Amino acid sequence: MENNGDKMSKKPNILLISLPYQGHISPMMQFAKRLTSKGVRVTIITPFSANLISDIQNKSINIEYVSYDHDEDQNIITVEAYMENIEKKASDKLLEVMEKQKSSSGEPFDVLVHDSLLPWGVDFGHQHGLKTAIFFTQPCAISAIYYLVHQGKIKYPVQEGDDLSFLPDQIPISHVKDLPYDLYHERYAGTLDMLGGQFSNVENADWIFFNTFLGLEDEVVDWLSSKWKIMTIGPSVPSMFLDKRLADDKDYGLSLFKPDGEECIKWLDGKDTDSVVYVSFGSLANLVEDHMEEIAWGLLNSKCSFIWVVRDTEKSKLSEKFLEESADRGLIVNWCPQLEVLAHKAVGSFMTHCGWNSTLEALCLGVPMMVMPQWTDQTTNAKYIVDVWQTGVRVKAHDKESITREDITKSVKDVMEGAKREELKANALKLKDMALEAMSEGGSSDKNIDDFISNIVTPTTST
Ligand SMILES: O=c1ccn([C@@H]2O[C@H](COP(=O)(O)OP(=O)(O)O[C@H]3O[C@H](CO)[C@@H](O)[C@H](O)[C@H]3O)[C@@H](O)[C@H]2O)c(=O)[nH]1
Repeated sequence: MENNGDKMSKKPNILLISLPYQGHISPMMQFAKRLTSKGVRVTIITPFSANLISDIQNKSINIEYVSYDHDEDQNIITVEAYMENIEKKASDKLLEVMEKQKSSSGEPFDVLVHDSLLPWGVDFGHQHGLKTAIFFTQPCAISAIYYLVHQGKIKYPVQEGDDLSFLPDQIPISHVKDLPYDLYHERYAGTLDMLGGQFSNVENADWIFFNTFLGLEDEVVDWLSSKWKIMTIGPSVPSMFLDKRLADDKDYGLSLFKPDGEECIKWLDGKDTDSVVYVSFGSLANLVEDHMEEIAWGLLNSKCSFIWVVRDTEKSKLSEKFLEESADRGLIVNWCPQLEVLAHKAVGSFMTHCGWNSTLEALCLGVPMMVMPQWTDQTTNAKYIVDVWQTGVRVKAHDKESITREDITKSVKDVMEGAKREELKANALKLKDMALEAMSEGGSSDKNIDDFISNIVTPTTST
């Protein structure tokens, strides 16, 4: 275990709070593990749901649960009401945890690290005598765009053909469909106040963390750094898939769904190297039946084997005919250990919705992608994957765009065989190296985490 403790007057004590989604809980959990590995005390507040699996509790992180019922959300109509509900639950829990700490005569917390979508965390922390750090779970490019929304520099919805000169030169987007989906799709107007709101108090935060790494989007990192002192601390993925400095760190430690782990790995063990397509659209997306059917037949027609994560609630969208015909070549699972699957030698490519965690995981493991973004940041992440990093091919632009089984089969072929695959794979391996470098000892992200820890409590000079 690394330890910065001897340089300091006391061990820092950090309180973290995440949003109730897998894509937000996972990177923050991983960040918490990095902090404890460097001798910091950590308590993380995270939502509890019936299926939650935890294997971290017995280790060095103290986990406090907020009781959270996703079904309850269904009855909340507006984004504002939804976020108010979360704020109420989260702030009550923060007060309870801080009170418990006080009454047990434990050392008080020094810093509150909170998800960027809980912007009230800055004032809340300061009011209670804590320093504060904002944790962004999406890349800098996305945040730069939402910051412009917050500043009122983007009129939305942006229409096809609109002038995009509001974007700084550092963001290589020239087409509306590559902007975050919420900007050009009216269904999500209103959500933008929430997304822009991430920046409502950013200048008052003591630290600003981004789950990204140097080498990926340096121009935008520089652009944001010219405004605030931001820190890149990613990729926040389990250490065994990256630098291997945290012992046995094979998963994030908190999962809202139970993975069919053994079944997936056993099935993959029986397949040839680079012969399997892994398909997943993350924890939130619901694909329409037509798209499911085209993906299904496109995969089948490609003649490749595949693992497809289809949540139990979505399985009725798959036809009996497809299930019968794919039985010897396809494995349909409710949830899988994604990192283990991506790291398996049999997996040759990843058909993804381009959620930021899935994107980072594929980059860390050097796996070429087929991009099928659905909404929010995914459309812009897809642009970076295909055109900037050139580690993937595009199947379609966003969830409303139609797809055909022929598109799917062609993408699978491009990414699984021939010169295109070689090119994508070589680029993916370069980024894998950069990710490793950032998180290795003395790498850019590792150093930023050390700097954060060293500046929490006033350092004492040891003689
Ligand atoms: O069978 C599965 C499928 C997924 N995962 C994991 O689930 C996470 C999914 O995260 P992500 O890829 O970021 O997708 P979402 O769950 O959709 O995340 C939401 O949050 C992200 C961070 O803000 C955004 O980038 C996304 O657009 C948003 O939909 C990843 O760590 C995966 O490894 C599994 O472990 N098993």
